[in-house]
Amino acid sequence: MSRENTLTPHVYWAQRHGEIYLRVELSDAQNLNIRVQENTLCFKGQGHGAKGENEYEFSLDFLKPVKAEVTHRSTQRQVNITVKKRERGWWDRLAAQERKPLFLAPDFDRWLDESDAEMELREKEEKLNKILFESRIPKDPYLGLKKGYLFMYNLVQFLGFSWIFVNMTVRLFILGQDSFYDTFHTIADVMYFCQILAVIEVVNPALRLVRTGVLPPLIQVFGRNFLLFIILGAQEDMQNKPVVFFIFYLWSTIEIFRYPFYMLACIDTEWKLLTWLRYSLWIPLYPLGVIAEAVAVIQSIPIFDETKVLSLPLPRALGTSLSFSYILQLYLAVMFLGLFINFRHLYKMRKRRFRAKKKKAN
Ligand SMILES: CCCCCCCCCCCCC[C@@H](O)CC(=O)SCCNC(=O)CCNC(=O)[C@H](O)C(C)(C)COP(=O)(O)OP(=O)(O)OC[C@H]1O[C@@H](n2cnc3c(N)ncnc32)[C@H](O)[C@@H]1OP(=O)(O)O
Repeated sequence: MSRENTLTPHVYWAQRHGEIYLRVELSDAQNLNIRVQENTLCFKGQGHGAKGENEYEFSLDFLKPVKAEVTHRSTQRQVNITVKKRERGWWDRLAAQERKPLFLAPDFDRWLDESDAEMELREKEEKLNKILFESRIPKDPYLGLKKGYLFMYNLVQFLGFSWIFVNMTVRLFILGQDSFYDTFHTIADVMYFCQILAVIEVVNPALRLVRTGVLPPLIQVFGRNFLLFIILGAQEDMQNKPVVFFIFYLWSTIEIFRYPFYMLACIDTEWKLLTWLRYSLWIPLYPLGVIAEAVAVIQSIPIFDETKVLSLPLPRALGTSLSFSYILQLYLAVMFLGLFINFRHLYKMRKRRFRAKKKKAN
């Protein structure tokens, strides 16, 4: 307790199950002498307190036994003291005497009631367990290499699709509707390059380089490449149709957001707007893309019938050949099945992404 004729600083306190925190209001404290003797904390020190620059002291008999070792840290504004309780538990008050010493007050910055303190303790334990658990999972020695490879792949695709998108947009502004008719001749080489490279997107999940299934990218890559190489590539008459413009424009619109999103993921970075665009733009674009592709397939059916390109030779008894247009009619039905599978997949990915973000925010 404070003795008469000595200056006493203001002292604020709070407790946890295992320790007592004291905050002594003394700035620029020097010559500190802080110890616990016979369950009494004795404090002496010089500094700037309630009565200006002076020597201040106080002593405090604790309600229950504490350990003899005291830790303290002085900052420019105060001295922080931590005393360990001998037995874990919650104290009704700090001082042995029933009447609270005048210089003592609760530290509301650190104050917790018993149940909050238990919650804090549990959270700390959970965090510690998580760190222990994570430290036991062996780190992947090739992680850097994998991320570097994925980053480069996504960068190349981003550059390719950006070129396509910008080129088509500029041509649309300059030539207007005329640009619809020669999209294929100006864009196809780069589109071939990007779509051949996109086969890697089926390989990546198969090698567990990315966290997704093989089927959705397989449907995506097969669907696009079937259209690009067979329906457009094998039939010159299809190449100057305006539908090619819409297909290429829809493909490149999603990709100029999807690949930068992956690039950022490779360097553990996220831009909220980009994430939102990657997981939202497909909602209108995917069905539009499938409709445009279906229009191209339908337009190509009479051309394949007429030119007999890719028709299957049949034994003489069954006729001369089987037109590729039958395969295309079957493919039209499969396309909508593909749309259903990938639409459901993308919906799940969107939900997973935004649910994970909501959890993080809470
Ligand atoms: C067996 C043969 C069947 C043949 C059936 C034929 C049916 C044909 C139907 C064809 C329909 C195609 C229509 C299509 O061409 C139309 C269009 O494209 S229109 C334009 C709009 N399109 C889109 O919006 C689709 C764009 N494409 C995609 O989104 C993907 O290709 C898709 C496979 C559909 C989904 O991607 P994914 O499964 O990978 O989902 P996420 O993006 O959420 O990624 C999951 C996690 O993996 C990480 N990841 C994935 N790829 C990469 C990468 N390259 N680099 C780095 N990381 C990657 C990603 O970050 C996620 O990780 P985390 O969960 O930790 O964040």
